[in-house]
Formats: sequence, C-alpha cells, structure tokens
Amino acid sequence: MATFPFEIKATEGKARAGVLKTPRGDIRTPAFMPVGTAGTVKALYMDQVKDAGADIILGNTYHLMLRPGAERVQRLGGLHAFAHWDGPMLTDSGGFQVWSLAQLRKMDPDGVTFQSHIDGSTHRLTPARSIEIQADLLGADISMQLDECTDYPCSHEEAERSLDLSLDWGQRSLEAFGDRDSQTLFGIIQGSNYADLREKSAKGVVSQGFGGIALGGLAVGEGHEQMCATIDLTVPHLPDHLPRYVMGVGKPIDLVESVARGIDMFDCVLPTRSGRHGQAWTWDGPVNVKNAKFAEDLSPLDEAVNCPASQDYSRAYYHHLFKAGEYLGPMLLSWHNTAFFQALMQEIRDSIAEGRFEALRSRLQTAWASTKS
Ligand SMILES: Nc1nc2c(CCNCC3CCCCC3)c3[nH]c(NCCc4ccccc4)nc3cc2c(=O)[nH]1
Repeated sequence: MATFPFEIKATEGKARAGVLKTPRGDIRTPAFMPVGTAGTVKALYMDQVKDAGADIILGNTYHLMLRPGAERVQRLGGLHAFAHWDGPMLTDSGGFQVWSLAQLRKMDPDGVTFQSHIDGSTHRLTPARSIEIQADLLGADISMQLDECTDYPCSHEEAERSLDLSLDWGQRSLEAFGDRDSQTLFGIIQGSNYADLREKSAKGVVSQGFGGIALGGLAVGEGHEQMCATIDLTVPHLPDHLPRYVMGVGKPIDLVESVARGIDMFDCVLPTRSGRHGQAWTWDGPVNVKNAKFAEDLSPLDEAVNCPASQDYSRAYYHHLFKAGEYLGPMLLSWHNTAFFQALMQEIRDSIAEGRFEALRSRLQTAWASTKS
C-alpha cells in the first residue's frame, strides 16, 4: 500500500493547511470532497465540479456494485474514464450504505450479505471483496476499509463489539490491499461517543499502518456539540503526519468547527441534496429559495461566490424555477452550493496560511449560530 505524501504548509492552533499528493493530482487540505454517488455528482458536469475548485470526488462501492456492476465498470475502463473525472477519487467501502439503504442484510464475522434496494438481488461484501471493487474494479486512488458504522446511540458493550469488528475488518482490508504502489487505503475509527472506546479504536487503527485515518460513526444523529466533543477526544491519539477524514460531514458550521479541531478532509451529500430541494448555502447562512419573500428579490444568491449560478441569476428567478418545478432549478442550485462549499474551504485554507483562521471562525460562528442543531 502506498502512503501518499502529506505536507502540512501552515497551522493555526489545531487547524492545518496542507497538500495530499496523489498520482492523479494534489489535494489541497482542508478539503471538501463532493459526492459522486453513482459516478456522477448529481445534476452537475465534471467540468463544473472541477471549476468550482474540487480536487477530489467520491465514488460509491455500494451503488456501483449494484448498478451497473463493478466488473462492468472495470470492463468500461474504470470509474475515472467511465465518469470522465481524471483527478483523484476516494471510494467508501460500502458498509455504511448497506446499513442505510439495503434490505434484509445479514451480518457475520466475515462480512455482510444483503439484498439490493434496486432489484432485490443478493450480494455479499467482505473486506477483500470491498477492496477488490474499490481498488481493482473501480480504480479508486483512495479506498476505505470495510467497517461497521455503529448505530447511535448504543451501549458501551455494543460500541466495543462493533469497534472490535471494524478493527478486525481493517486488518483484513490491509491484507487484501497488499503492496499496491499507486493507491492507498484509509482506516476508520469507531467507538461511538465513549472516550475510552474512541481511544482504543484510534490506537488500534493507527497501529495497523494505513495511509490515512477516518473518524467514522459521526453525523449519525448525535448533533453538532456531541460530534465536536467526540472529535476532541479522538484527535489527540492521531499522529500529525497522516490526513484525518471525518466521514459524512457536513454543514458549513460543522466543517469550520472540525477544521479547528484538526480535521483535514470531509464528504457530504448536503450541497447537491439540499440544492435539489431549494436550499441555498451562503456566507450569511442557508436560505430556501421557495420562500415567498424571494418572489421579487433581484439580488444574486451570494455576491462573494465566483460562480455563474451564484452571480448571474436572481433569487426571484430561483424562486420561480422551484415553484414551477423546472429542471434548471436543481441544476443551478446544486452548482451554486458546490461552488459555495469549495469557496468556504478555500477561505479556510487561506485563513490558516495567513494566521486569521480564528477570526474567520468566530465570524462564521455568529453568522451560522442557528445552523448548529
Ligand atoms: N464507511 C463509513 N462511511 C460513513 C459514512 C458515509 C460517508 N459518505 C460516503 C458517500 C459515498 C458516496 C455516496 C454517498 C455517501 C457516513 N455518513 C455519515 N453521515 C451522513 C449524514 C448525512 C448528511 C447529509 C445528508 C444525509 C446524511 N456518517 C457516516 C459514517 C460512516 C462510517 O462510519 N463509515
């Protein structure tokens, strides 16, 4: 397994600004990774994703193994060629999506058997099969170990059982990954919100020798404050030199507060999912364009976001598009939100490099206080 060079360029407190160097290109951190679920960042062309500033996108083992099938994606040249994205790509192992989407799933110590939510066909994921799909068939630059995302809340005993299973699957994932020299594998920490279990999981994952470390089991309903508290008690057990990735996070306020606690990488469906439903994220906080107050508002979504979707169309036009159910509504708003999330990460990176991150953080805590729920 390769360990990609991770250079920290600047720090402010626990916040780090750096570059993760991969064979398919550099990833500027802190980085927000747009989610390309089934080989597409929903409603966007890859050029728009790239122009918005994204260095890396996510692919999804669960969705692609069900349709069109992982072997078919390989026959078609792999996910980069298939989806027309030539930059770095990270794929999740599929475990989380099995929990959140599949029907009739059956767990055992070696893996999980489940029925497709699409056509009911039976599938099985083991650590080795997940690595084969991610690294061999889809061709991911960064793969994730197969893990069990522990339900929240849960007992200490249940959290420890789950953590131990993920540690075992992490070891098997590393063995299956072998010595691929142009791809890397990240481990995933579990442990729910128990300090002793997060420490046990962190020390276990760090000792196994991954190319990066993810914090799993978060953004599962615990809320902003609990998520921050869990990050606070996990990061001290992580080495400075490996990238840290909080999975499934999150809202803009979550990104800022996680960067302040030493996190480098994020993914979330929020920009495109909320965009499809009329929610626009701006520097002043979220607005829902379907609100009647925008019916004759000629102002742009956000003066400070340098994207045609943010500058060239009025809020009144967005209001009309969503009231009329026009396709262009979700398309433009997904584009704006994707550009806003990238503009936020760029401002975070610049502020750390210029020693003004804490000033940015306190300004955004005030502007976005109501979004912490
Ligand atoms: N292995 C693994 N993945 C996790 C994920 C999936 C991360 N996104 C993958 C991505 C791949 C491509 C398809 C989409 C998913 C999580 N997502 C969330 N919360 C999302 C909370 C959320 C936020 C906004 C809207 C919906 C849900 N917590 C997560 C915890 C884990 C975890 O422990 N282990």
